[in-house]
Amino acid sequence: MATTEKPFDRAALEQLCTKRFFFAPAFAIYGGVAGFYDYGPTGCALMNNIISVWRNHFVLEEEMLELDTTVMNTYDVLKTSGHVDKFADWMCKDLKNGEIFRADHLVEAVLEARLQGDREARAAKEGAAAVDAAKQAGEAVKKDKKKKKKGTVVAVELPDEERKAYEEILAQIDNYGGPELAQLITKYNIRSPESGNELSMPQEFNLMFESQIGPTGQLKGFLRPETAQGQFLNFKKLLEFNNDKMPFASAQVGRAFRNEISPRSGLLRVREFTMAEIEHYVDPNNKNHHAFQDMKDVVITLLSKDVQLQGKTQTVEMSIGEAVEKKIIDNQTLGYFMGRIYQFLLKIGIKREKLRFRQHMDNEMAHYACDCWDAEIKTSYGWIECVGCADRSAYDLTVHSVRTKEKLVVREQLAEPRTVEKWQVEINKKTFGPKYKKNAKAVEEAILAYTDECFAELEKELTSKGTALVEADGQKFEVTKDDVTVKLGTVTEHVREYTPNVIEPSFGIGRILYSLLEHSWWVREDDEARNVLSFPALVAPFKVCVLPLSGNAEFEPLVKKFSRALRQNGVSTRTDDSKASIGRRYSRNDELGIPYAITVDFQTVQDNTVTLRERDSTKQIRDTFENILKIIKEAQ
Ligand SMILES: Nc1ncnc2c1ncn2[C@@H]1O[C@H](COP(=O)(O)OP(=O)(O)OP(=O)(O)O)[C@@H](O)[C@H]1O
Repeated sequence: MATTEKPFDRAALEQLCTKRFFFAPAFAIYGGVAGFYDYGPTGCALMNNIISVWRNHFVLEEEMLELDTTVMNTYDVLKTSGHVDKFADWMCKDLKNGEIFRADHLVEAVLEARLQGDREARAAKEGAAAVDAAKQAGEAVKKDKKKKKKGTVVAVELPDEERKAYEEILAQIDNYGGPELAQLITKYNIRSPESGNELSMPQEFNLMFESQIGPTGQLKGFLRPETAQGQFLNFKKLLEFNNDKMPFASAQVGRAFRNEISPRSGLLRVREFTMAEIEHYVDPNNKNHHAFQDMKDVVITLLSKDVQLQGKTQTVEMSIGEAVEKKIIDNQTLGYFMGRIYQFLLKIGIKREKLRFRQHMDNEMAHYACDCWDAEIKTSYGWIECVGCADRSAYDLTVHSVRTKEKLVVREQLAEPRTVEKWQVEINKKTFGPKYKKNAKAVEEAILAYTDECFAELEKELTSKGTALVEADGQKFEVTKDDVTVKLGTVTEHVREYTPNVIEPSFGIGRILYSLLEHSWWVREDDEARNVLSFPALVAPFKVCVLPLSGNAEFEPLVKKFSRALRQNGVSTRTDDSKASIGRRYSRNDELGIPYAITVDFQTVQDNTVTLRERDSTKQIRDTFENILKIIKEAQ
């Protein structure tokens, strides 16, 4: 057995995925629409197994409260959460042929292609120098018959400064918003890659799919872009269900929808996908985790924001304990979940050396987050974010509470009453209404939702300048000290009331599944090249294939009996009684990633023994069916 070390052949893997019906473009017979895929029986079984491991690993082992909330969300909910105003990406347009690009992806692709062109030009120059030297030394020189790479890569050497600038930009590409991307497009003369045409400047595009609820058309809704909001809206009931005990977590697996600007990377960027999300509610004054001791020695690979801001991509290997102690990871709970994510991904078969955690830079962070680490997996498309692990602070519960007047807080009885300083705010209704008219309510709500830091800032500005700016409904409003009074006062408390912070690990199951396909795929060089998908048995779409050696009628009842016995023992099976040779059928199993094959032959009819073949090693053993069943169950 020998594995190939050739460059990754994505087209061959895609062909395999289609042939064995892992997934395929949706509406294909109608020509398909970018960003929509259907999963076939194999992909569906693989996805369900990944989700099942996820449920055991998180919901069961961590005692989480699982929910199933609606996919359709109302305008009000998503307006309040900030998605209506801020859940957007930047797009630009080829000014001649109208092709649309996501602006940051376009800048990234063009600069990467230029760097690749630079590498090729320099390699060619070195090659030419070597040829000259060889000619001078009188050696015969072989012609390099390698074809030039097609596409947008042009072998042009870059000045050192430009090369360095590109590398620095790429290291922090996620940090740029529309205006910065516009500057880069102008400064580096970035054009439409295929046509070379000029591009429009980036414009914001909201990613939510809009809909109407009911026949009147008056109630606007959106397909949810994440499963989180449904969990926040149920916080009060969840806390009660948990006997008012903190901390705790809710979890949900379900579909999410994002109208991606230009989905071009298969399953990695789609418009409808399955997410698995956890919302862990924690006391903002104590983000320690009770099981941190078990996690502190786990070593993970980290790429911090400081390194990226220096234009670099060097990672460090560090224990979670050390990273939390040095404040690289903000707190124990965030660290604990990063460790659990890491363990989960390894358990389902993601390769350790192709897994890292990258910290978000400040501009990159979603509108609700205060610290965020992405679990990124290396694939042939580069490093891909597969799990986001964000500290969403108290953002969501606060804004929903302010909007609905429903208290989404934890009340904790204090052993001793205490005197605390609290910001007190008075809105001058007399000036507010006439001044802000239809926006008065939104401006008031925005102020009432302020955190302590924001109140302190507001008070400072009103005292020093007499005015301050308040953001509400995506606009800025000037308020004066006649409109609002903010002061710090003292109150005696018997109960501590606080809005929990939320640590959110958010998994994209499709991205994880595709990465797993890449990490599991290899080619066995026997008499011919044969594909193998080495999934761990835990997630393999089917665990056992039962095969009759030939079409002999005596084998059929035994095949049926063994398959049934396996399934009754919770082992999923597939039967392959096609006419193909046994070798060809084994190869087919390997392509489906089935870890074991049981073969029924003439000896089975005599003594009830079968052969068990293991997919990766192709080793075979013979034993009674009952013993083989035991081995398989233990290996699951
Ligand atoms: N269009 C998509 N297709 C498939 N999976 C997605 C898509 N968008 C997000 N995900 C998955 O959902 C997870 C959580 O979503 P999150 O909002 O953090 O992603 P994101 O930061 O918007 O992703 P990106 O920056 O790649 O667009 C991601 O880690 C990813 O696995």
